[in-house]
Amino acid sequence: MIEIRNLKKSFGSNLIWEDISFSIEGGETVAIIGRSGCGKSVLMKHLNALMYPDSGEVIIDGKNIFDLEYLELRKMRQRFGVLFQGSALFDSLNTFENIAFPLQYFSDLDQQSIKKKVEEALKMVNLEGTGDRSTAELSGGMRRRVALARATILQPDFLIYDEPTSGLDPQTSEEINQLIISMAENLSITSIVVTHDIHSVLKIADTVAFLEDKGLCWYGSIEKMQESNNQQLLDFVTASEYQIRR
Ligand SMILES: Nc1ncnc2c1ncn2[C@@H]1O[C@H](COP(=O)(O)OP(=O)(O)OP(=O)(O)O)[C@@H](O)[C@H]1O
Repeated sequence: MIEIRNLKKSFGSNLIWEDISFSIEGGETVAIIGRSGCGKSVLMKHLNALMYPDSGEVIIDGKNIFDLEYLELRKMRQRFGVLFQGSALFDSLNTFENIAFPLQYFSDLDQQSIKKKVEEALKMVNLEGTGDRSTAELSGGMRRRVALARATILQPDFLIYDEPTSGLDPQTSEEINQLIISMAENLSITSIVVTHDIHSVLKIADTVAFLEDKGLCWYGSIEKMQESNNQQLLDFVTASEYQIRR
């Protein structure tokens, strides 16, 4: 479980949010939504202490991560996988090497065990037999799947997705949505998804956190979101070309 308590963040005179509090339960998929510049990516970077707040806490397993010492912090960060926007693959490495990369650096597995794990990961993202392909020649959807295999190879407890469907066609987006759902179910991963894609939110999220007006404007289950009368939430969702079912 991740508890976000009274987070306040500004950059100089630019106040991003005043006071954000909500909890992310173990195994849950939470979508963080809101207009450009509301601080979704900044919030994401607070969850594994890549950024520090002006005040407030992020509690994981009873400890405020902003109080952790270097080694504890390193250990905590290893519990997070991140699917970066645009996949962030190393194009000088092939598909197998990209997925194996975290294992080479952060585990003491022998080469045979690494090979087995990477093959399992490729299977999980429906890319069996593509290990020797150059990532530069893969389609956008395939690159996203390789990135997902790499982000989960160390079996993280938490997986942060930064715009996982951006730039993909609807069918490929749907494949990625299905993979996010199966990752959460099969690997018991707690997922935090930053996205503008309301269709994706409706498919994958258990809970939605909507940032607006320098704070958390609305928070609740996906079912409650579809019945909400919160005008700002309605405006945001409607502008996203989706009419909330009534
Ligand atoms: N390192 C930084 N230094 C100064 N300002 C920053 C820094 N990082 C982010 N900001 C500012 O914080 C605000 C929120 O940025 P953030 O990237 O979190 O928005 P976002 O909601 O993720 O936007 P988008 O949907 O466009 O990706 C912006 O005004 C941005 O300029």
